[in-house]
Amino acid sequence: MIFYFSATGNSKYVANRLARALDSEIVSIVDCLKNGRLSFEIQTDERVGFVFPTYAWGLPSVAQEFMQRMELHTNGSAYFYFVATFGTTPGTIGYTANQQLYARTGRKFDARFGVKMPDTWTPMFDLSDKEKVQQINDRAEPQIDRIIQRARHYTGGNYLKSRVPRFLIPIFEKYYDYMRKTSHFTVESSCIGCGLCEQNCPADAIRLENGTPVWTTDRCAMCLGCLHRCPHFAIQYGKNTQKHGQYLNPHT
Ligand SMILES: Cc1cc2nc3c(=O)[nH]c(=O)nc-3n(C[C@H](O)[C@H](O)[C@H](O)COP(=O)(O)O)c2cc1C
Repeated sequence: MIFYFSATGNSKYVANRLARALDSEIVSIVDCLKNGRLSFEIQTDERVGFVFPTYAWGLPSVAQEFMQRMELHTNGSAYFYFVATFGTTPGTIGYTANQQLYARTGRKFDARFGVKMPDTWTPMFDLSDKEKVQQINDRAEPQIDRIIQRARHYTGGNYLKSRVPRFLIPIFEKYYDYMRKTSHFTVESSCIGCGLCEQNCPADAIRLENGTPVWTTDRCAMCLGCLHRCPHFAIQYGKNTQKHGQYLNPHT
C-alpha cells in the first residue's frame, strides 16, 4: 500500500512508479479524508509507503491531518518507508513524518527517501523554462529507481539529504502559517468562473462567489493546485507567479 498526496502530480507520479514496480496499491489520502476511509489492515511483510511533497521543510497540512487520524492495523512485520518529493531542500520533513508515525503507531519508518523535482512554490521559484523543468524531471528517474531497489529489498536507513537542525522546526512551522495566508491570492479578469479550482481543491477550501474563487484560510493547504491547474492561469499568488509560470508533472 502506498499513501500519497499530490497537488501538481510529482508525488503521484513517484507513488505510481513505486506501485507498479513493487506491486502495491496506491491510496489517495485526500479521497480517504473525504470518504472517511481511515482504517487499514496491513499484511505480513507488506511494504507500506507514504509519498508526500515537502511544504516549508515539513508536511503539508493535509498529510498531517491524515497521519494524525489514520489507523493502521499491523502485526509489526511490515516495512514502512517515507518518500518526500521536494524542490530545493526537504529540511526536517523526514523527522516530522517519523514523529507523526510514531505518535500514531508506536513505530518509526524503516527507511526515508527523497526525490528532487521541480519546485512548485512559484512565488519564489521560476518554472517558466520548460527545458530546465524537463531536465529536473529526467534527473528524478534514477532517484526513483534507487528507491525501488531499496524498498524491494526491505533496505532500512535515512537517505533523505539536506537534513537541517531540528530547532528550526518551529520557525518553519510559522513560515508555513505565513505562506498559507490566502489574502496573497488574486484572481485576474481572465477567470471565466469555470469552478475547476473549487472542484479540485484537496482541502475543500475554495467556493465560487459571483463566479469568482474565494478561499477559506484555515482550510487551505496552500498546495497551489488551483494556481497551477487553472486553464486560464487566472489565479496568482503575490507578484511573481505570473512570470514564473504554471507547472503540472508531465505524467499527470
Ligand atoms: C506551499 C509549498 C511549500 C513548499 N516548500 C518546499 C520546501 O520547503 N522545500 C522544498 O524543497 N520544496 C518545497 N516545495 C516544493 C514541493 O515540495 C515540490 O515541488 C513537490 O514535488 C510538489 O509535489 P506535488 O507535485 O506532488 O504536489 C513547496 C511547495 C509548495 C506548494
